[in-house]
Amino acid sequence: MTMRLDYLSIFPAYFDVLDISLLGKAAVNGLVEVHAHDLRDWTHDRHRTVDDTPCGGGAGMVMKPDPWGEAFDEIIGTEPDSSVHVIFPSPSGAPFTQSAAQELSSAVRIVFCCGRYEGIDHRVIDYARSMWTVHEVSLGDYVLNGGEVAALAITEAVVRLVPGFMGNPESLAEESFSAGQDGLLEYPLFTRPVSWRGLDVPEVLMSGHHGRIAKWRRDESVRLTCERRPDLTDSDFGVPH
Ligand SMILES: NC(=O)c1ccno1
Repeated sequence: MTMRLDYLSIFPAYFDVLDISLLGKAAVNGLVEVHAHDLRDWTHDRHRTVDDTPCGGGAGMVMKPDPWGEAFDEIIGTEPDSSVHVIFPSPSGAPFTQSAAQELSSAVRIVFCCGRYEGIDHRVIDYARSMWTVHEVSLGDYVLNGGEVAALAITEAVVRLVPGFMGNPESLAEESFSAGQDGLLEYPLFTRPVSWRGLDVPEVLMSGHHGRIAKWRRDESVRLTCERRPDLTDSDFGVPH
């Protein structure tokens, strides 16, 4: 199954980077198909206008609905289809999580709508909801200049989970937030040399004792999660001794 990814933006060149590295390899291997579109291609005036002043007043400009609607008609179609996932990155969206990435990794089509200015006329989102499966998501509590960088981050989080993408799928099992880690943060990692600038690899990791190594790693994951992400812990994890 090939996952088709579409990006609607007034800066489609942001997505040229998807030809690089693993994502480029995934495209070559037919795992994903990437299409970036310039929203201005669906304007009809000399200035290729995509924005206008906000109704009700206020600072800045709002993206007009017409170009989005015409782009949807051409790129996605005019028939409802819940298998199409339409993502609007936005500071006012729901937190984007690893579980959301996991769910999206089985999608056949994902369309990213990258807003600029103060945002997109809300009727565009309402229309999309009437037609497809819509996700308004945020990467975190901060504001970017547009949705493009968030779309790239979400793309990477999703595509790396597509079956066949990662050379060694087992490496996914022990990452932060993975089910294999009970949703905990990943433990600290070390490699050779054993001693580096007066800093040594923890002895337990060199012991060859798999049980002790597993316990150390679990304890470290619980410790880090309790310290940095108490919101992810619950009474089951407890406080490591
Ligand atoms: N926080 C975000 O995900 C975001 C998307 C666009 N601007 O901010």
